[in-house]
Amino acid sequence: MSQSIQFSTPSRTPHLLHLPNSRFHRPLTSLSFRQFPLKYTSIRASSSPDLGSSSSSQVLHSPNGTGAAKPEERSVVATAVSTDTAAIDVDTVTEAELKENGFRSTRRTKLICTIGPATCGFEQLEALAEGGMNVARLNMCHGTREWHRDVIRSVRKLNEEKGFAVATMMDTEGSEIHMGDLGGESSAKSEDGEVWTFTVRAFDSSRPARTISVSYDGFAEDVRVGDELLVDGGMVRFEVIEKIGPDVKCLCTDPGLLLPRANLTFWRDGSLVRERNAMLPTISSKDWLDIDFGIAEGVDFIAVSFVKSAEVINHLKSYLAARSCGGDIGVIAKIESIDSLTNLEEIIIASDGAMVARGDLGAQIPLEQVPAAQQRIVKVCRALNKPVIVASQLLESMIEYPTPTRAEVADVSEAVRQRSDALMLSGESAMGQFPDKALTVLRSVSLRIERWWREEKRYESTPLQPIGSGFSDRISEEICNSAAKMANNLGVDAVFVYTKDGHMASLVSRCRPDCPIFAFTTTTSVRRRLNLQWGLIPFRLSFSEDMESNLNKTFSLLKSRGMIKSGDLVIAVSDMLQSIQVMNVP
Ligand SMILES: Nc1ncnc2c1ncn2[C@@H]1O[C@H](COP(=O)(O)OP(=O)(O)OP(=O)(O)O)[C@@H](O)[C@H]1O
Ligand SMILES: CC(=O)C(=O)O
Ligand SMILES: [K+]
Ligand SMILES: [Mg+2]
Repeated sequence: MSQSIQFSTPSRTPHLLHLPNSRFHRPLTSLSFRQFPLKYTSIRASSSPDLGSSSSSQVLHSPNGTGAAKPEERSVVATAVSTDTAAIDVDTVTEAELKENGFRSTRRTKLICTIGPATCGFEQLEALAEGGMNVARLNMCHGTREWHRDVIRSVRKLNEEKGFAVATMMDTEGSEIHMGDLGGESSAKSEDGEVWTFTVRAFDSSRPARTISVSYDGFAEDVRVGDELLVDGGMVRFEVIEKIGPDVKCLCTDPGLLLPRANLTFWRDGSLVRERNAMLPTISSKDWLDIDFGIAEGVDFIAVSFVKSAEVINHLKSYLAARSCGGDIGVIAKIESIDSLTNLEEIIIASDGAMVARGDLGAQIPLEQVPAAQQRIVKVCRALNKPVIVASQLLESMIEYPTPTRAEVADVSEAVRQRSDALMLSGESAMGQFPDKALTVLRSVSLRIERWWREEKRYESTPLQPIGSGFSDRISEEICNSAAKMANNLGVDAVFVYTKDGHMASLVSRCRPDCPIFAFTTTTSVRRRLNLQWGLIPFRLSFSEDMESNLNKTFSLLKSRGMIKSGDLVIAVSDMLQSIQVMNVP
């Protein structure tokens, strides 16, 4: 049995909804709202033979990034295309989770791991993918382009060979002031009362004792005796006691671990000194070269550090569009400066998503203001339908210890409770001793809090504001809002969204329904990008404009893989045909 609601506007190409009742076999040419009567009964599962075993092993790839397929790869692609109708791609981890836990218990919060020396090997990356990593982040502050290239290629190989859909995110260095790389050491300990030299001099060979190089030439001129110098937003603190030419002598007042290329800020009379930072470009010339590298290697997202206004985001988006990767690479604005908080709405409107980069943010605003800023950023992103990532120090103690602190678990829980789209590991996965355990903690805490939400039936009380500008966009929004509401009220097992560019899937995700959202899309790149958004289980599937045949095909493919069963209740929406259908899987 299926019931459907369909919308059609004159501006859209009229579509036929193929219904058994011939009454409806005609295009709708005016705005109409119809509830199809119960007559629209069975959607027959098409008897596509042999979809089971062949489809589960078959993965179709669109080459992502540069270069044509090698001759031996070409034949594989050709075979895949010819049997394309039988193929559906879904992440192997998600497939296992669905089978094990059932629909309701799949994880909705997405997980990002920063890749570093602790996790850059193929097996280490595979372990993270198995552990639920949805996005691999590459911080261009560290490592060479060759190092990052190897990681990106390993992730691609994992996706191709093992059926994962891990997306890659390149995070720019930005031109804020930071320390040098400690001459190869992984860290240096600074003790209370020690005097350290911060200098703009470069070292030829090894780093002199208690000496740190600084990335910014104007450093010695700009600081004053009495200023407070904060490393990594206050993980270590110094007071400037003397200036001698290019060298600045500083007394350690809060001891701690100095990490390579850590961010530096200085404070005077209780305020951040930021005149100089305001003059530094958000995207430096080195960043532009990194961006070119990211385009060539086919990264899925570029996260821009220290965004100050929407202008730089618009600039980068035009740059990407001019290189024909406009829709293929998502631009994420990192909110980690006072300016980015001031211009928050315009920045988020311009971007494809945002990151609450609490590390640097906590160095620019008083720490006690960070939680409220996080809540505000998450809310604004949700209202504007942009995915939001909560990042930094979620499980900081796990860099050294195998279990998190209670406070860290509470912090992760709060980010999940706010229903941010994604949580990000930094040092925990990049250079920590327990990257897999840290990921497991994120995963289990996410699952637990999500379950609590559903059990408590905490439906949203505040309605989501309309965001679309055109009438057709508004209809899509209303369809998705209604589909999500119906899904909750009827207790359906899943919402199915058929979407070419992913927009309709994000609109359903924005409503944070109780059930998982199966997002079917035609390209592997859109599928990977959807991996950043709350509750979306992205599938790659080729589909037509004929919803009945799409549904038949999907039911048949998913049933043969044991991912759904007869009787499951499903709501389907699509961006080709603005409709909502409610049905039991035949
Ligand atoms: N590619 C890498 N190579 C070596 N070390 C890395 C790499 N990526 C991260 N690290 C290490 O992990 C630590 C945490 O990494 P991360 O990239 O998350 O820093 P962050 O301070 O959160 O980011 P940002 O510099 O963008 O503010 C770094 O201080 C560094 O020591
Ligand atoms: C992630 C990052 O850049 C920060 O927290 O500062
Ligand atoms: K960075
Ligand atoms: Mg930062």
